[in-house]
Amino acid sequence: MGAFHNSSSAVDASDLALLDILTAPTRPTPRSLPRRDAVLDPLLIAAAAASGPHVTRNHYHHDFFPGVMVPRAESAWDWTKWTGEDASHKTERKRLAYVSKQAPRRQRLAAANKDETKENDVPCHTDALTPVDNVPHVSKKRRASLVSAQSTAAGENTYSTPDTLSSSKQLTNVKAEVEVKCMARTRIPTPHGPAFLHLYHNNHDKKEHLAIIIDPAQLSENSTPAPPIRSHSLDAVWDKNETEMDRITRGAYIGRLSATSHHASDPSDPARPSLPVNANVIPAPLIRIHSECFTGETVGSMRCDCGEQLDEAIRQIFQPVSVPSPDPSSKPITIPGRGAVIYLRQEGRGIGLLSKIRAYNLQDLGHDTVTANLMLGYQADERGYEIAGAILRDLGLGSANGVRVLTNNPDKVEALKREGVTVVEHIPMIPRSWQHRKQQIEQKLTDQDKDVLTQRQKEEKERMAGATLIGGGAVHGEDLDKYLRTKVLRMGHMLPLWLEDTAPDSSVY
Ligand SMILES: Nc1nc2c(ncn2[C@@H]2O[C@H](COP(=O)(O)OP(=O)(O)OP(=O)(O)O)[C@@H](O)[C@H]2O)c(=O)[nH]1
Repeated sequence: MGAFHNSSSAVDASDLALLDILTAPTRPTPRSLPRRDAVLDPLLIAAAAASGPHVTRNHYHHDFFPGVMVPRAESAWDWTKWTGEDASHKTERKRLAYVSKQAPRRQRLAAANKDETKENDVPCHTDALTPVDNVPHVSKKRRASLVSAQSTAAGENTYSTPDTLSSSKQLTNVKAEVEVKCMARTRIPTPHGPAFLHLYHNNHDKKEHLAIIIDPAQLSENSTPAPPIRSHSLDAVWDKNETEMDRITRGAYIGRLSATSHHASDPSDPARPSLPVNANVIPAPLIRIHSECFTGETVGSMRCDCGEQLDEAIRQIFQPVSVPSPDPSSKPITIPGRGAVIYLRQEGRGIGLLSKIRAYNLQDLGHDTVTANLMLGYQADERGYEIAGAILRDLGLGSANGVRVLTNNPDKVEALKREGVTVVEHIPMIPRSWQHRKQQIEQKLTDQDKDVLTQRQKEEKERMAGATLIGGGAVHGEDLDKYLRTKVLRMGHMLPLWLEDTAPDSSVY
């Protein structure tokens, strides 16, 4: 618009009057608009177009008057009469038309109708990022909660009142029932023992969730002291033309694969355990529902104890279990530990890695993990456990004898129960550094010897302090204490506080 004013000699009164209408904060009602005789008057058309509520400022960024800014186009408006420019140069003038970078509306609507968009679900940009791409994302859920909070304040009946929304399951009822399928399984030797990694697909998100099955007795084809933990969807027949080799390649085999041993599982003749004991005396499988933490598990971050928890869960599930012998006069029988870690790809309590990284910067500014999430427009915890429930069902876990769950998080226990999982016991996960502090205090009370370390502490100290990868030692430090303190004090985690200042001598770890 500046061009019009700079060339006031070429602007007549009607142009200025229309410009006033177009640029006024509230639209004035002109008493008398000077007569305009142009055949195609862009200003008049703009004024008419601007009068509807459907017109937004974005419309002015689009070249919606074809030819207006292109001097040589047919019916082109001769802009030179305003600018005073020499018309002979007009072919050199740079075209200023705005080229829309938006995808067609059909595609944008389809994208908007997709499932809740988390930052790590956002499709890759093929164009250079614009400044807008850097603006922290506000989740739809959060927007919905803001809207409902506003409506409630206005006295309206909304769907999110406690009476009508008692569980996330009601929300998910509008979605299709969660279905999972184990796509492949393989043996993974870990520092704690051999595990079976199962990779799952599902109909709710595009993530590949995992189950780490610990059931080493399955490596033997002959006897399993407890019912084997196997995926029904993996062992199912997928295609009548599937060969034995196909089944084995996707992991539907029994025993241990080797060059000389390969037996595809047969759903019509499932492996039957030859139990040495009454099945009722075998403790329920030990499970953990673990959420992905790239920083804690891969980088070895000491801001959280996620890597350590994953390691500790696998270690604990591997622990052999002692069960009474069928012969009362005999000693108890020891059977291998069994259970599963369901590894959910919901990084950063479901907000995604990008937002978690931003949250860490807010935490460095002095905010705790809950506040940092809220400042970014998220809830303290954005995770769901419907997929975990479906995976457990596929593995036959949590129905008959139930499961024992390794967690401090009361939300997880409740969510599993809502999924129909029978939780017979909840086992807390005390951070290793806190266990050490507790031991130091207790040992100090008994023998006053600060240097006394248990065998396990000695072993862990020999490994690199803070290493959080599987088989690593204890993670510890000021950042970790802040993280854990917030979990206990603000998120209700069922964990006694053993903070640095409660330890008599924190130099040991
Ligand atoms: N938003 C946010 N997420 C974090 C932060 N630190 C770790 N996380 C995430 O927190 C999640 C931890 O989840 P889990 O390992 O399932 O454990 P939990 O929910 O804390 O509960 P427990 O079962 O008691 O361990 C992971 O997804 C981590 O990526 C943080 O500072 N901010």
